[in-house]
Amino acid sequence: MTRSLRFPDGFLWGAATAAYQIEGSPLADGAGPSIWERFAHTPGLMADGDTGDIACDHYRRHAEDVRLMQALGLTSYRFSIAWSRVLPEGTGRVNAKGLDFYARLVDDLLEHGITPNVTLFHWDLPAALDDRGGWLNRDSADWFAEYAQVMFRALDDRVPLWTTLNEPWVVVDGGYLRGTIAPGHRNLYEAPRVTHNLLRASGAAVAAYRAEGRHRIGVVFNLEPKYPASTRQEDRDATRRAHAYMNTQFTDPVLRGVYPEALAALYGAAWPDFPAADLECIRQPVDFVGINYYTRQVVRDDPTQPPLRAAGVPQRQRTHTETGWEVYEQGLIDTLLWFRDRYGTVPVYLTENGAAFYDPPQAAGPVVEDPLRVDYLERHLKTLRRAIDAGVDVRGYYAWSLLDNLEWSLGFAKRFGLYHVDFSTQRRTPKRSALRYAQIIASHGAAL
Ligand SMILES: N#[N+]C[C@@H]1[C@@H](O)[C@H](O)[C@@H](O)[C@@H]2O[C@H]12
Repeated sequence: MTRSLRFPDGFLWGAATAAYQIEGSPLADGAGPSIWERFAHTPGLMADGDTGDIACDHYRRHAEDVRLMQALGLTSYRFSIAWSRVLPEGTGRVNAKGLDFYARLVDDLLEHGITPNVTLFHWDLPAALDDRGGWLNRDSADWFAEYAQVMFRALDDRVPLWTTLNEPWVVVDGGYLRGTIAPGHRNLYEAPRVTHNLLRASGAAVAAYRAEGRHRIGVVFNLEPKYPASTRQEDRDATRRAHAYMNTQFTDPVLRGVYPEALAALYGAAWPDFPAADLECIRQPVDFVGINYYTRQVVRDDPTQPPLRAAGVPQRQRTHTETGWEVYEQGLIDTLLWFRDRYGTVPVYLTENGAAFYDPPQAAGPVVEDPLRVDYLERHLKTLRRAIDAGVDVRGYYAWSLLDNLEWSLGFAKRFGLYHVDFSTQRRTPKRSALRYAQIIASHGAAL
């Protein structure tokens, strides 16, 4: 007898987006610029010269998009607040029209039976704060706590799920080490200081929430399991370094109050000596953790790649996405079981999971066929069910993404959406994966 794949009662079925990737109108109604406004308008940094000036025009089409969510039967929607829409200078003056946009969106979601899951920081730091040092400035923790408190006071009566940061690793690695995303720095000495101030900011926001919040608050990490390419000690050591750099550099301080020992050796002279009191702030207990899972990495030793001295080994025999990621659903349960075994019974939401596949141009019809994304969705949801059966406390799943959108510096060409967006007309068309997800939601998983 095949076991029912029904998910637990109360499990949330969602989709996720981020402000700069979908909203457009980044400077409308008194909003201030973010570092992405600057980065995207710097020639040569964005694929095809794409920017978030229009994106999915969600700032103006949000009511239509909420109806699309309802059409799928979503019970939750994860989105981010554009900090500089609400606080144009990052601190101080509140822009009422910016705050009002998010209040109207939240009210519309609730009217459609969709639970808001709000991310406070999804990479779009106010440019005015970057001018003051950004995440390199220890004051950034206070700036973030001030902004978080503005949002809590405005929306906590209606928002039951808050997260402080989205994927701090990407901000550090992409924004300060490799320069592939805003603010585009390339400085080994900056990276650990940014990690530390991001985590301090998250802790400060959690502490602020404890003073007046009525619901639950967490933080979102991208976790990518690392597997050694061979049993050679060099490859196993490289795998441990890669795991510390991408995963436990963030989860250990928040959930254990310590940085992994491997980081000091990895960063060498660039590793600062952080005050112990900082870790007490960082380790503020969270109510849940969001995990973004996309793929795994097979790792080999590579002395030519400092500071990590590790490199990924392509798994060419398997299906890959348009972003070059291997489809590897086993990595999802491996990650969830590792997380539970290391950190205990912290509730988890799978806050992002999805894939960019080439959706071939099709005659304008009612549905865009995307068989590879349907397969990806089914594989990962079945695996998620296995993790829940194994005792991992997973409370919800958010497909990345509701809409095709601006994939940061990769531009609009990388399409992750359940809905296809024709960016020349803003026409939304459901993909087959959207219809399949709706079936799964309607059966609470049994249709898997
Ligand atoms: N790439 N990719 C897709 C997706 C990105 O669009 C999100 O903004 C991030 O939170 C995370 O990196 C994942």
